[in-house]
Amino acid sequence: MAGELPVRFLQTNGEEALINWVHEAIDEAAGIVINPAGLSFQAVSLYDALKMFPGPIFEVHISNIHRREPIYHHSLVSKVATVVIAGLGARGYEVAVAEMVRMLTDKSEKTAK
Ligand SMILES: O=C1C[C@@](O)(C(=O)O)C[C@@H](O)[C@@H]1O
Repeated sequence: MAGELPVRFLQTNGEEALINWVHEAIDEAAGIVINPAGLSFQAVSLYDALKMFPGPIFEVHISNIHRREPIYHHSLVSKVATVVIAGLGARGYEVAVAEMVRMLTDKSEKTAK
């Protein structure tokens, strides 16, 4: 639980499993917090699945991907993400979940999405 909101968690290295999870989220979830790791940069199928999600998407990277080699600079997921957090270490997940709860429960909040 995050405050009053239930949280579902998935750790997978599989693109297919991740895409199925996003499709489930389209029907069942209000928001997505995702670290797409290496799939950020080349997985068009993940990008397409996330595009269909109507709620806020928070993309989290433990490292600051923009300080790394150029192949890590262009995340497809960032093009559909509402919020991008990079370089906060594991604390990025805490910040993302707390802010997602605030965004979903604050009635006056208007997301950019
Ligand atoms: O697997 C990962 C981890 C990562 O998403 C991060 O959390 O910093 C950054 C990606 O570039 C990399 O492929």
